Amino acid sequence: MTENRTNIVLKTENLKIGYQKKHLQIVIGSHINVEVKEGELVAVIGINGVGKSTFLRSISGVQNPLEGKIIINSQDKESISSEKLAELISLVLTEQPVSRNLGVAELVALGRQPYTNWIGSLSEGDRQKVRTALELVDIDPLKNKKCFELSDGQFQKVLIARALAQDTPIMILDEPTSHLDMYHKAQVLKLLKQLSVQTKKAVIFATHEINLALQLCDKILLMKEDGILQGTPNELIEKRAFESVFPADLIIFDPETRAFRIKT
Ligand SMILES: Nc1ncnc2c1ncn2[C@@H]1O[C@H](COP(=O)(O)OP(=O)(O)OP(=O)(O)O)[C@@H](O)[C@H]1O
Repeated sequence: MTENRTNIVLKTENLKIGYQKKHLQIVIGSHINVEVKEGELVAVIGINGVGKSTFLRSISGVQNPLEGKIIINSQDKESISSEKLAELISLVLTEQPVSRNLGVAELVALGRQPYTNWIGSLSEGDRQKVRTALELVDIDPLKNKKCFELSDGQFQKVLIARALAQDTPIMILDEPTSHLDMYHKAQVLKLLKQLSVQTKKAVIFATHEINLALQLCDKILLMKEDGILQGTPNELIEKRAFESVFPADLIIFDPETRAFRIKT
């Protein structure tokens, strides 16, 4: 029991997320109570516009929640400085403007920013973390290329390596496989699985690849308009949680194959 409690790295308590427009609150989700443990690979899934990015931005500190608490490593996020937060959570946003003129190793080294001195010079320890990140993601041969020379799949791996170089117990990624073909989607998600196992980091990512997420993830956070369901893929399948994700006229969930398919 104690063991279970101590390895919870992220927890939300009655979290309400959304947007504050002057006096108007636009609530995207409320009463969100989720837990993520170290080494867990967690997919956040749900239809377009349900609030996956809003949720990830809220737990990573990019935007403030409307109400409730976020507990990171047993500490209320409110009491964690932004410098310290950068040592706890790394974030990969696919649509983030990143200069593609940077070299691969240079971009990955930016992950060390929270730890470097004010002129940003890297210590031997920092350089080692960068080398390890390049190796873990298997992009060492690309390290001397410019980012504009890379394919989307390769660039996605560079962004993941940058987050790994940041060396945080929690990694958050928003749609890390968008724009990738089926093979490279599977490759990136398998990489995330491998990283969560090897590095014991909690890896939380939003995705539309539900079939792949069901095969690989330890936990699924299924966002629906009336709340978030969480559980292992098996638990959610048993609860028939996936059967109402999409309107049933076109796509149905087949519990036998544990996958969605087009209704014929
Ligand atoms: N800055 C904003 N101000 C007000 N509403 C916003 C803002 N950004 C997003 N929204 C709204 O919040 C809702 C959730 O958006 P969000 O991007 O979190 O959904 P999502 O599940 O990530 O969608 P998708 O799968 O399409 O990426 C949407 O209705 C969106 O229009």
